[in-house]
Amino acid sequence: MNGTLLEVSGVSVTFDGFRAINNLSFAIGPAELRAIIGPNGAGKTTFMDIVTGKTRPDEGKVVWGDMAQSLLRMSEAQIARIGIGRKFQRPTVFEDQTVTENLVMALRAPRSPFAVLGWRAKPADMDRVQALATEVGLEDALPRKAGELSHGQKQWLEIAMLLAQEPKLLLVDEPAAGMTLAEREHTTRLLVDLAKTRAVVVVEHDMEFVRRLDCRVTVLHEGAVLAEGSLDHVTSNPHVIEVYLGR
Ligand SMILES: Nc1ncnc2c1ncn2[C@@H]1O[C@H](COP(=O)(O)OP(=O)(O)OP(=O)(O)O)[C@@H](O)[C@H]1O
Repeated sequence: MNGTLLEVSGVSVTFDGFRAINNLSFAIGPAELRAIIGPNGAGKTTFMDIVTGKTRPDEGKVVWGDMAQSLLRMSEAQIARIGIGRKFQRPTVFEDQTVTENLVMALRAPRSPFAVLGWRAKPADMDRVQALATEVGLEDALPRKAGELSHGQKQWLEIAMLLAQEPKLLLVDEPAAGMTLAEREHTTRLLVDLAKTRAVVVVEHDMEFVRRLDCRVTVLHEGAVLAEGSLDHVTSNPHVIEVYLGR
C-alpha cells in the first residue's frame, strides 16, 4: 500500500434511490492532515459513516493499513479497535465528572468487561492521563468538572479521550464551530501537531480555519471528489467556485 493508511475506491451508496456517494475514491497517508470541504449534502458525513462502518456502501472498496484489510467486513466496534476514532461536532464528555475522571474512563473503554470489573487506575494510567491532558492543553484543568469547561476546552477533552484509544486515523467533524478566535487557533495547532504522528481528516465549512490548517484539501460534491490539492488550488477551480464558493 506504499504510504497509504486508508484507501477508499469506487465507493457508492444509495439511499431510497438517491445516490449520496457516487463512485468516490479517497486516500490518506499515515501522518497526514486533510481537510474535506463541500456544500451541504455533498456526502461528507456519509463518507465518514462509511469509513467508521456505520453505513455500508453498495459497491467499492475500503482498505486499511499495510495488510490491506477490508473495513467492509468489520463491525463499527472492530473498526474503532483497529485505530479509527471519530469526533462528532457536539462534544459528548461527561459533564459531572472531572477532566481526570473523563480521561480515566476513556482509558478503560477498550478493555473487556472482565477487565473493567474491579479496574482501578494505576500510577501508569495517571501518567497517561496527565500526558493526554498536556497534549491537548488541559493540564491545568484536570481537577475541574468537564461541565465547567468552555466549549473549546470540552472539544479538546473529547479529542484527548479519543487519543486515549491511540487512533491511527482521527475523523473530526467541524471542530471550529462555536469556538472563539483563540480557541480556533489552539485547535489549529493541536490538529496540525496530531497529524505529525497519525492521519487526521477534518470536515469543515469555515474556510479561514481550513486555510490555517495549511493542508491538502478534498472538495466533495454530489458524493464524489470534485477537486483536490492546496486550498488555493481548489478555490481557484471554476467548478468549485460554481458549486460551493460562489453561492
Ligand atoms: N440515512 C439517509 N437516508 C436518506 N438520505 C440520506 C441519508 N443520509 C444522508 N442522506 C442524503 O445523502 C446526501 C449526503 O448527505 P451528507 O449528510 O453525507 O452530506 P454532508 O456533506 O455531510 O452535508 P452537511 O454539510 O449538510 O452536513 C444528502 O442529500 C442527504 O439528504
